[in-house]
Amino acid sequence: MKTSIATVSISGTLPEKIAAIAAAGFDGLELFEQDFLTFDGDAATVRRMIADHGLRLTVFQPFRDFETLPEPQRQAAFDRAERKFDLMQELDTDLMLVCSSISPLALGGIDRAAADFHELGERAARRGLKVGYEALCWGRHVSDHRDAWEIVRRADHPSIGLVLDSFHTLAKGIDPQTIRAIPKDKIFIIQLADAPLIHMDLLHWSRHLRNMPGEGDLQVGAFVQAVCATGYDGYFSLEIFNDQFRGGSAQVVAHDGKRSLVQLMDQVRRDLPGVAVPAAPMPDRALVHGVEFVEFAADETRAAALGEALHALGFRKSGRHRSKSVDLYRQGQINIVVNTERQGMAHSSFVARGASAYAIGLQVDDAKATLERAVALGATPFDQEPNPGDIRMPAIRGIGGSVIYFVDRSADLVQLWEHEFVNVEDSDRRADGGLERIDHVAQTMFIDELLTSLLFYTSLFAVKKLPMVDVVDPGGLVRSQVIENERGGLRLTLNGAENRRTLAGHFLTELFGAGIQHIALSSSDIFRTASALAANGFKPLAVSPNYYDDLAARFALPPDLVRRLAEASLLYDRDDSGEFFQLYSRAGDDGFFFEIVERRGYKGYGAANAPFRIAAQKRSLPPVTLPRALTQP
Ligand SMILES: O=C(O)c1ccc(O)c(O)c1
Ligand SMILES: [Mg+2]
Repeated sequence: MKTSIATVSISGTLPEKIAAIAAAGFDGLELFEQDFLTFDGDAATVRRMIADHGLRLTVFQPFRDFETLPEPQRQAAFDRAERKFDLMQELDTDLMLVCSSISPLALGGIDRAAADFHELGERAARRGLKVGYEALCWGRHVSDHRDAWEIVRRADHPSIGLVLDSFHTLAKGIDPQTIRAIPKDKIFIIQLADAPLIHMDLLHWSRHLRNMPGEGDLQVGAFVQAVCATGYDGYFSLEIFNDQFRGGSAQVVAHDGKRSLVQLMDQVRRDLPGVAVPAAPMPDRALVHGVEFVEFAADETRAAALGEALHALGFRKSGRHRSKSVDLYRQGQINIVVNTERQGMAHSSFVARGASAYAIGLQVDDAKATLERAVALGATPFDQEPNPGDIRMPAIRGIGGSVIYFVDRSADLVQLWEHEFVNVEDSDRRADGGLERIDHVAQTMFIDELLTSLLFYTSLFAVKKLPMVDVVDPGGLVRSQVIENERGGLRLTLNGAENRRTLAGHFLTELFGAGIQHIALSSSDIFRTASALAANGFKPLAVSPNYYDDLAARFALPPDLVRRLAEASLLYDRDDSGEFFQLYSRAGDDGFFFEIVERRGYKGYGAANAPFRIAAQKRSLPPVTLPRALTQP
């Protein structure tokens, strides 16, 4: 697959954009004229810069308001085109993108447009150049690729072809299957973009909210399938107008772009057996069966505090690593690892960010294949030299400097715990809490990291994303995005904080960046769990009595149930899928906490309860921390 990306997709100056595009592994770039006009250097310099980075200049764009003008504007448009052809030759690109006119002067008329393009084709051909016509979905007379194709067909000139842009086709609800009727040599370049499904003005939607394929809700896969069915083997070029990306990290956005194309082509290759899709085969998205472990990095003091919290939750310290300062806590099928090593990744993480859940182990069918796919998608492998006799678990770097391990049933991994840990007898005899599994893991990040994380997980794992929801924190909004698989083996909530005054923002400040803010553990009898934990000294999060009054009103619950919920500080939710019960720990001064859930058929995450829980957790934060955290900008 030949990949390209428009400079408009990336933040920074032109040299910064070009460097980021090259570093992410693209083959080419589309130069947005604005990026050239604002650059303090001539065309030869830009040409050299692009070539020095091993890139091709795939497109020069956009050339606007060209077709169906009356005289004298028509002649002026041709003169303008000739000047830009001069520039294209200096820049060393052969393709100009002409987008459909929005000029109030444009007369319209398919044959008039075709005649204009025929003449433009003649002029381009004299210089060995080509012109691609793109229907902007808000174009004045042409806003549908089928009309643009009819104009190109009637222009009947080898130097005149089409530019197809997934956004314009899909945002307008045009069936992408209509592309199959276009001959491949008339498609000069394919532009790809996704977008969230929001009903709004097309131009505004396109210019501000496009995102990488897979990050939005448009059927970009179906669009690419139709393109591939024509036999098209040219560039797939990203053109992403996005306010956040314009202000984001050029490297991250470019890297995400490449990842989105690799993932998209892999998906199309799988969906289209028999059609030549320009993508190298790689292992399929991994189905995660469960979270094998969560590992905390800590020092002795923080490890003792964590041990106390785990004991109160009914965990037992059941193992000690044979050669490392690492403890294993267990309950039901839950493994919590506490790492107090003075070297290695856990220690680096602790020094840089304090105590945190810095690593997670996921159960997959084939750990090596999962690593292989991750690397094909541009993930960074994590390979720390194991101690002699220890297992080398396939792993990658995750979001915010974390580590994700892959565990399968292969011979070397199946005995992970037995092999590396010796059983210990825990002197703390507190009661089991009836906790069974890790229900979900919640990661907190800044809002502009949300799409990157979403793409990271959805490209690597077989998961679906739920609609994004807004969670109201007294200090601001938090955008919450769930990704999960059908069987519940992987459930992640990704929470993007808009500012630092939210509980999520406080966590980000304390941890110096994104990370796991809470872990939800499942019980099949949360009332029993709540009383066992109370006896263990667990301090639940105190919920406002107002909440329980409202609960009684909202769900018409029997008074006795409301009383029991209030006594145990449980939160409750109900929908068509079933009933949900939640019990929260208080947040530590870093903002980390545990959640306990019981699902009675319920499929959601209790989003309706989040504002109550967050308000209560903020009240429970240590008073010294509170004012400082809440006054930070
Ligand atoms: O928003 C625009 O003007 C614009 C310009 C060029 C494109 O290729 C496009 O898709 C949109
Ligand atoms: Mg476009």
